[in-house]
Amino acid sequence: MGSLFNPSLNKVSQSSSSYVSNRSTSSQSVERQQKLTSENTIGASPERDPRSKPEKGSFDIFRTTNVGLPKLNKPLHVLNKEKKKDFERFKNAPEPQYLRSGMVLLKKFINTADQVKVLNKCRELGIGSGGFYRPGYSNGTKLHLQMMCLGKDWDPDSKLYKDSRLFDDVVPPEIPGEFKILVDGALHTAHNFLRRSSRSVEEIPNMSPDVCIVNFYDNSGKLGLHQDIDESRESLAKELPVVSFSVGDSAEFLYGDVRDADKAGKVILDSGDVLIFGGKSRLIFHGVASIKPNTAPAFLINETAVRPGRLNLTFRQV
Ligand SMILES: O=C(O)CCC(=O)C(=O)O
Ligand SMILES: [Fe+2]
Repeated sequence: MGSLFNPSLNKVSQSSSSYVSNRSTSSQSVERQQKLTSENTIGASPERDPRSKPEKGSFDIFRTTNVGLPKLNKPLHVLNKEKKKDFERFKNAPEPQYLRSGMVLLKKFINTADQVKVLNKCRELGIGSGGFYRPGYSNGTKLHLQMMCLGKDWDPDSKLYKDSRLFDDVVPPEIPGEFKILVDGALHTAHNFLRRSSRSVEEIPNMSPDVCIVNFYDNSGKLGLHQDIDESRESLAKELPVVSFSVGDSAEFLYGDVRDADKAGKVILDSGDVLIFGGKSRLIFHGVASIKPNTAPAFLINETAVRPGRLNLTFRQV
């Protein structure tokens, strides 16, 4: 089992990644890919934990005490000024960034009000039945994040999508309609951008999400380089995109053709950003190297009780 950037994992990735760069989209190739990466673990802790089951009790992404909070005793007029600046910042979203074929970053796509809504909704669902838990593997290693699935469950150990969770048989909550509208809008914006820059909209196929994996990283959270490869053969063959929302503290996100952090591209994902990777980038290795403390916009801290850390939602059509 490897921790983030464990060099021993690179050996596995060399074989699978050289395949990635030459991959075709036939079902056979997807099957082979799934075999090649079946040993993947994503950022599991190297320390062994004797429990194979997820930790009990739901996790609240809102703080219950003020411990660890950045100081908020700013005067009201300063808070209002910051809020106004935040709104200005998000009013004129910058031009999307083209990272590579099939991979587009929509900076500041989710406006401030919607970020607050996403946080509140994830908090509500996260403390309920089917909410956040700390996932791990049957050998006892744990991921450095809290996770909740919407639509269907995805289990990192068995790597299977199921209607209910393996460890408690709970059926995950539905994906909220407002989230699906944002995903639609993000794909639409990415397609318009591709068109405007004389590229083919086919670089990013359309999709309608039936699963959303929600991760919450505290300031020491991370996720090792991995591929999202557990979706159906059909979904992978069509190279349907993963659409990823970031809310809260910023993250250092790595991506590339091999599972090697030194060879990976790096991009900062800030609160409100939407990253899309599909088409030729559908099987990229990607992960979260670190979370940058105290980088969440002031309005999130002022308008919600969110803990220090980062919320990430990845939408997929599995
Ligand atoms: O947190 C992120 O930005 C990435 C999450 C991810 O790769 C995943 O959940 O599969
Ligand atoms: Fe992923």
